[in-house]
Amino acid sequence: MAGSKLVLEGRISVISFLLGLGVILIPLLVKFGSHIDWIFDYLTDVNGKIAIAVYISVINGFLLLIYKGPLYRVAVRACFLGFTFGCGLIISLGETTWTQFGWYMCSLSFFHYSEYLVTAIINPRSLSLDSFLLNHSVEYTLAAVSSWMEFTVEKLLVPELKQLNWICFIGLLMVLCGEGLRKAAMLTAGSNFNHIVQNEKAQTHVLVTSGVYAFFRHPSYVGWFYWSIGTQIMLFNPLCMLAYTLASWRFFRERVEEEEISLIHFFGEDYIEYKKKVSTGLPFISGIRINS
Ligand SMILES: C[S@@+](CC[C@H](N)C(=O)[O-])C[C@H]1O[C@@H](n2cnc3c(N)ncnc32)[C@H](O)[C@@H]1O
Repeated sequence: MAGSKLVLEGRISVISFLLGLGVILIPLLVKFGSHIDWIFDYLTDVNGKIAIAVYISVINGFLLLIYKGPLYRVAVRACFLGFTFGCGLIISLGETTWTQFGWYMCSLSFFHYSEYLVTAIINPRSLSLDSFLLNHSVEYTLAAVSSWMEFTVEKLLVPELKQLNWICFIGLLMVLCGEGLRKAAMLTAGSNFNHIVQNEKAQTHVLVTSGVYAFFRHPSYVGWFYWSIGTQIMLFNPLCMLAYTLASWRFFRERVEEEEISLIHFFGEDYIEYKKKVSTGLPFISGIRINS
């Protein structure tokens, strides 16, 4: 828990994430000639691409040398997420029409990396490769790929639709607030938070009703819900905005009901009282019905 030392896997993930993120130093350190005016050109220029490929190969070789087996699997994932975050930053800061895609890369990679890191801090016993949530579900992967495809196709066919405007900034704000709320929920719930909904009560499991849990019964789901829709508003993907809203709403409605059956079983009257006072926080989702 908070205050104790970060477990080995957590420390390795931090180092590896930072090594991946180190890609942002290359455009600053290497001079390719005067025709490179903007950082973004660095990614499109052949020399820039070669430098990035060499950098990531060297880092990966280094990780392979020092970490073996399960530790390497943690390191390579964290490094890949740091690298994606770095490339996202390079694109965001460059003079390009792909700015919001750079923001998106940063948002997605930060979300997945911080899920792992925060789990390592609050509940190291539940920590595994799944804590990155990279293989959440087939539907989740399909949703991500669909959003990349929609963005690219619309950018090629109707580029004016993808111009940076105030709507993209609203998306960015939703992503930042959603991410903040989710991580605040994880840190508040501590070891009571688990990516896998628990059906058996652990001896140490206590009901959390303070902090962000005093405002919403399911703050981490509220954060994730708005974060996911925010990513699509940021990309100005009209089809995915709608699809993400419907799909996440259905997912969380089922998840909340499933979770509340266990929570009532674990905490009985205490949870029922809490449920009366605090709403789920998710629009039009009231949770499990109790016949009294
Ligand atoms: C992925 S976490 C989600 C927690 C919560 N639904 C949220 O959105 O912040 C799922 C785990 O949290 C536990 N949990 C949910 N609400 C809780 C609460 N108020 N106090 C303690 N544990 C809770 C559940 O038992 C489940 O194992």
